[in-house]
Amino acid sequence: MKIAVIGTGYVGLVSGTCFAETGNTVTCVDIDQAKIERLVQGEITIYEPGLEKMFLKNLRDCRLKFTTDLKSGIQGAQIVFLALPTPSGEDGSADLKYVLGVADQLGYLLEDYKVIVDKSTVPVGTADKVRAAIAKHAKVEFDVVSNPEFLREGVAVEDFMKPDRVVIGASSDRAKKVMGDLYAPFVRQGNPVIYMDEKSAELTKYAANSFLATKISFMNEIAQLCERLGADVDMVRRGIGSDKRIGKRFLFPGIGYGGSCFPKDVQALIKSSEEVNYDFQILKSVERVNEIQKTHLIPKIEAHFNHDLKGKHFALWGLAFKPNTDDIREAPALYIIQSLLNSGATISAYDPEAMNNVKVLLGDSVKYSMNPYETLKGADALIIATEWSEFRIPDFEKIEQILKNKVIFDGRNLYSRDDLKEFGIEYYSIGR
Ligand SMILES: NC(=O)C1=CN([C@@H]2O[C@H](COP(=O)(O)OP(=O)(O)OC[C@H]3O[C@@H](n4cnc5c(N)ncnc54)[C@H](O)[C@@H]3O)[C@@H](O)[C@H]2O)C=CC1
Ligand SMILES: O=C(O)[C@H]1O[C@H](OP(=O)(O)OP(=O)(O)OC[C@H]2O[C@@H](n3ccc(=O)[nH]c3=O)[C@H](O)[C@@H]2O)[C@H](O)[C@@H](O)[C@@H]1O
Repeated sequence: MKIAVIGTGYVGLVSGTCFAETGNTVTCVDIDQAKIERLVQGEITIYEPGLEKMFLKNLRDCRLKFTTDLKSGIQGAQIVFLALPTPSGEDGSADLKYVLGVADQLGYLLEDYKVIVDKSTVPVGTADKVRAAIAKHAKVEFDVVSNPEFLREGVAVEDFMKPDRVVIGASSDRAKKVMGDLYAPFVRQGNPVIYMDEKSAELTKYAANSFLATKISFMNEIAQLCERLGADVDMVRRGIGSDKRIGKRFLFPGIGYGGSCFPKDVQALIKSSEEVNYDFQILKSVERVNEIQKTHLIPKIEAHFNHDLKGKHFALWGLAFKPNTDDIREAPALYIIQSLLNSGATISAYDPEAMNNVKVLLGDSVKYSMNPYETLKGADALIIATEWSEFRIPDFEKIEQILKNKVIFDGRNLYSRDDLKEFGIEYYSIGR
């Protein structure tokens, strides 16, 4: 099939590459000229395990193309995916200007029947708005489908190639058939393609992200309780996770959920609810709990240093909002950095992939190190904000030798308290 993907960010580039991998010819379109130039030259623009190899192979085989020109990009395509940003607007609702802007242009450009697919996360009713925007100028038939994306950054290729399910919100049989054919290779293991109406598909995406965010905030509150009652959240997590109705996954307490989606999608669903006069109480609490959790390590650090952080120097391991990505959008590490800098402390940070992005954002207000141990020189404490694998079994002797003060504040519960006691390192973690 011939496919166009409009918006070549995390979702657009991963979807485009994976669709090319199954034999389709894909043109990815973006307004960012520099990004498209890099991609045309074979330079990958995001860090995502497994993506570069697949991208280079499909680029070489001419199944994957890139352009900034929307008109030529959609030429001959049967399906046009919209993988455009839907950031939070000023009032927290999803800003549809990118999606509707492109829909408007498509109205002028369509020359033959196409299926236009909302891949972006969009509020209920957006498919109707996209349809109306295109219809204003379109002279040919077209269908609009909602096909939300559930991939996770860091495992995006794996999630896309083997999705737990594919949700297709469509009212036209013609569009359903086209979408079913496209996704057939991705659901060979028997995972379902679930067809539904467009509105249900749109809400499914928000419900999924909001439910997962709720699980995290719930566990973060259990962790708060554990700290006050002397229980161990790791034990409680294992104890409840073995119940199949609860499940083992997504029960890890920490320093709050971050990333480009949970925070904005929780906010957008609260806002959508308000618009239909519904007060989504659980979600409001989920958001409040997360706000507190993002800087949960700070009071522990302050108490340890007698509430005087001025002149203190901290080593920080991990900047990305989670491991295996260079994405720092809403990363808890950024909130920790801001709070420490405000208190007059200084920071040396290390992250395997995300340092360049932080440099662009924060410049020289933080010192960047080439390896984790370099951050420790002269540091009053080590703080861990992201659970990269390489931090899981570090050389504790080396840490103990280099750190000025032998103390670790761990926002991801990576280590055993007993092990650290043996090395003479004081250890603070979450809910233990
Ligand atoms: N990042 C993720 O893991 C996931 C994101 N989503 C949703 O997918 C959507 C896209 O998210 P990301 O890929 O993360 O965003 P992104 O910001 O990484 O990429 C969006 C791209 O669209 C481009 N763009 C903006 N206006 C354009 C226009 N008029 N024409 C062509 N290109 C244009 C931007 O230059 C950028 O490259 C959002 O709605 C998000 O909520 C859904 C599932 C997972
Ligand atoms: O809509 C989206 O963009 C995507 O949002 C999330 O994916 P992602 O943000 O890439 O990452 P997650 O693995 O879900 O982690 C999100 C945040 O929750 C935190 N988290 C996750 C799991 C957990 O047990 N505890 C926890 O604190 C992570 O550290 C991270 O900050 C969803 O998992 C994807 O299904 C969805 O497609």
